[in-house]
Amino acid sequence: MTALSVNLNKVALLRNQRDLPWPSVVGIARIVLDAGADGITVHPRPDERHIRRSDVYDLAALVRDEYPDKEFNIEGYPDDSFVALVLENKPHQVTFVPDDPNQATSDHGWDVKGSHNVLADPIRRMKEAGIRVSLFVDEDPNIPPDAAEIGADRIEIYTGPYGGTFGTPEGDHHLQRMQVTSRAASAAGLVINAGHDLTLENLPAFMEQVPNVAEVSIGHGITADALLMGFAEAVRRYKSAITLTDSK
Ligand SMILES: CC(=O)[C@@H](O)[C@H](O)COP(=O)(O)O
Ligand SMILES: NCC(=O)COP(=O)(O)O
Repeated sequence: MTALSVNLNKVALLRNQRDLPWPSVVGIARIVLDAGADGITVHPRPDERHIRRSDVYDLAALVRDEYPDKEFNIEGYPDDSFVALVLENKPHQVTFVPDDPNQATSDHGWDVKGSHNVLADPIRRMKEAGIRVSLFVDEDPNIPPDAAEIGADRIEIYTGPYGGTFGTPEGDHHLQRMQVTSRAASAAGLVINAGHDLTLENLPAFMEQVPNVAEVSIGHGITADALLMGFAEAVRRYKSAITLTDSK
């Protein structure tokens, strides 16, 4: 069964607009986990535009102390500061993303083979700490063998190109590319995650066409829907969309 990890970045983005503690990132985390989300994801960027380092400690404690059956996933670029933050908080999973500090959002995956000097030591340190490692990658079947070779446990397929072209011939092309990438990852012994710009509208076709997806992490789209229906109902709708169309 494909797990749903709710990304809380956009809750933090709204909170940061004023010197006030609401909306509460921990409070929304409780709501989404109580509603059936399998985990939470955060992406603490260096400029703390949304998720702050303090949020990471608060959410790690929440999952550890109150939701031992749920997962915590921290995303980010593996610089020394990020690696230290992750090791201090010991999430279930870390997802390394090749983002430049000034990027507006994540918009590409790793050139794994060309980033060995950046990735190898952080991956080793995560594994020594018992933290599962996922690498954010583009829809390219040539990448998974490199990810397996460098020691990753999982890849996360960057689904942004698909999300932005859903319902068009280009979107169908991206579905086919993600399908072959997923198959290549399974052949390389990797587990497959996916995320970026997934929505209630484009999730069913993705789930039907892309096999063996263990986890989808969703933030922007589910937060937009939550503004209309509330987070609890949004989580139920996304879980239903995942469950009804989980590829066989
Ligand atoms: C890695 C990825 O695709 C997203 O999880 C990322 O967290 C989005 O970052 P923003 O929320 O800053 O756009
Ligand atoms: N890894 C993807 C993620 O956590 C959320 O991406 P998005 O749904 O905010 O685009």
